[in-house]
Amino acid sequence: MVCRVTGDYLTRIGTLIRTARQHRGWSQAQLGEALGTSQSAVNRIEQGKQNVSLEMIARIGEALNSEIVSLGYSGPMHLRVTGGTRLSGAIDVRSSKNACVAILCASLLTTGRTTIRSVARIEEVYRILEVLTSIGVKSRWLNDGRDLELTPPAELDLAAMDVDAARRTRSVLMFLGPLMHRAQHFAIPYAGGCDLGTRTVQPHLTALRRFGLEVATTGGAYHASVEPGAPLDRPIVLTERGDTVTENALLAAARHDGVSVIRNASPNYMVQDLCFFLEKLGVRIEGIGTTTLTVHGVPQISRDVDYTPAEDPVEAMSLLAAAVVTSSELTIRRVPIEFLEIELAVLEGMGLDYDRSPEYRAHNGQTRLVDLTVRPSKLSAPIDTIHPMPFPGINIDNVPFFAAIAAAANGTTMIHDWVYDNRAIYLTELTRLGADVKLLDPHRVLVQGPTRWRAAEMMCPPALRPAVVILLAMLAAQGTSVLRNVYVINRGYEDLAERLNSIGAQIETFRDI
Ligand SMILES: CC(=O)N[C@H]1[C@@H](OP(=O)(O)OP(=O)(O)OC[C@H]2O[C@@H](n3ccc(=O)[nH]c3=O)[C@H](O)[C@@H]2O)O[C@H](CO)[C@@H](O)[C@@H]1O
Ligand SMILES: C=C(OP(=O)(O)O)C(=O)O
Repeated sequence: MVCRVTGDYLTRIGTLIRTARQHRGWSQAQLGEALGTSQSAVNRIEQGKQNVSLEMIARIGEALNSEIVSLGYSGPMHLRVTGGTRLSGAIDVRSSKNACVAILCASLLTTGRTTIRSVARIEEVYRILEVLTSIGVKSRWLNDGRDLELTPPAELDLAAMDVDAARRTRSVLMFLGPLMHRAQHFAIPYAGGCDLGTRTVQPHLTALRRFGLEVATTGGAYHASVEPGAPLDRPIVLTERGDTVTENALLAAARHDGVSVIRNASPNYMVQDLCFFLEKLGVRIEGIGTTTLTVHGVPQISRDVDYTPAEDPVEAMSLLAAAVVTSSELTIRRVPIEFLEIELAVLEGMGLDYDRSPEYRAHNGQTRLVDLTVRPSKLSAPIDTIHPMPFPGINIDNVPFFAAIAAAANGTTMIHDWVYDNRAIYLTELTRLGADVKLLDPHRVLVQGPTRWRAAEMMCPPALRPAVVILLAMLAAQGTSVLRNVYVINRGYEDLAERLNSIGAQIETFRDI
């Protein structure tokens, strides 16, 4: 069923919404704020004078906690893509999932108020927010829903944690670092996130043990107890240069009474954003952007903090890949260039025709941005294997996009994801859309281009980036494709379908009801 509601139904649904809102004791302005829209838009909806999608009805139902209008949530969301058209114009990159979730977790470090500007309105953020509010943090959307204000309670109610929401993310692991400063004993459910095969938490536990956190993993949860730690007289050496493990160590170090040195730290984009946020909390950090971080901890933090996370390099890569596979001329604005430089150098080697603007700063005052204009190009396969490396290297989350790009290029490309056991496998799904992708082993695929894409109906794989890669191939394929159950995409991209439509894509959102 297509997600538009028309005619007389609009008036009846408007009345239902008004009743539910009044029942909740909210004004139109309050509902507008919760939805990230204006009071006048809510007024028009209630009068049946505004077209309203099932998506919007679902959001209203959720905001009002109302059965009557939660109709749209009865089934998963799907996309219908009419492909084969070119994209054009310009599109802005939004803030990153991975920095936003780290900063949400970091808000637990201060007893003051945290305001996060331009927060990505994505499912992953909503899940972490549900966990935060379940333990007593008050949250409020400001400025048409772009900014988020968080106020912690005097005492967290950790026993009330929303376990279902927590389990759906991997980011919840980053509660370990901050919570060790707020409670002596607590539990966090096993983390979820993309299904990429086994993803270790051992490096987190090893690093946090140095701060006195002991974790027993039983009964589907990490049971943590805080012991007075031995003095940190030597550096904490991470056993792998992972992003969330570095962030967890930083979160523990931020309120550690003394100086902590973290070696083999990830200098990646989300870690840098977290460091800038911690600095605003008064935590001095030396070595930001390098693999050795020296953190001058502040045992009690009570500051209010206001921070704008930087733009998402992986979203920038996704939009760039969208332009390439659809042979479009597209301007991608607000690209965090430092974190896409190597990818661009490889693409340039493949023959990508593009321009970049002079650099300017992101709102955090630190991250360097450019606008990129990509033009239709005749691409050849890269000579060398595409493989990820910890920053600076090709970002592992950008690797899947090379599969779609390689399928559009002439020749054979080897893609080697040495880290994740399961992510390369999902790329073979592209064969259903006409690509020639062979799985050599769980970590390596061989892509033979160019591709004559064809439409197909498919389920989303349970991994964010491969799911988006399939969506991009559908944009390139003539005809109508269907991508089912796109929660995984909504986990990391804000309104992706609508935003792609604003640059010429034809994607319709629908649900089974
Ligand atoms: C919430 C969050 O922030 N999630 C990101 C984070 O997960 P997270 O830090 O939880 O990643 P995992 O612990 O699952 O895996 C990390 C592994 O990836 C390696 N590694 C890391 C970065 C890199 O560019 N290349 C690379 O190969 C690390 O050395 C490590 O071996 O980091 C992953 C690796 O970047 C990303 O896929 C995830 O989107
Ligand atoms: C693997 C990813 O995310 P997560 O760590 O949230 O599963 C991703 O962003 O591609």
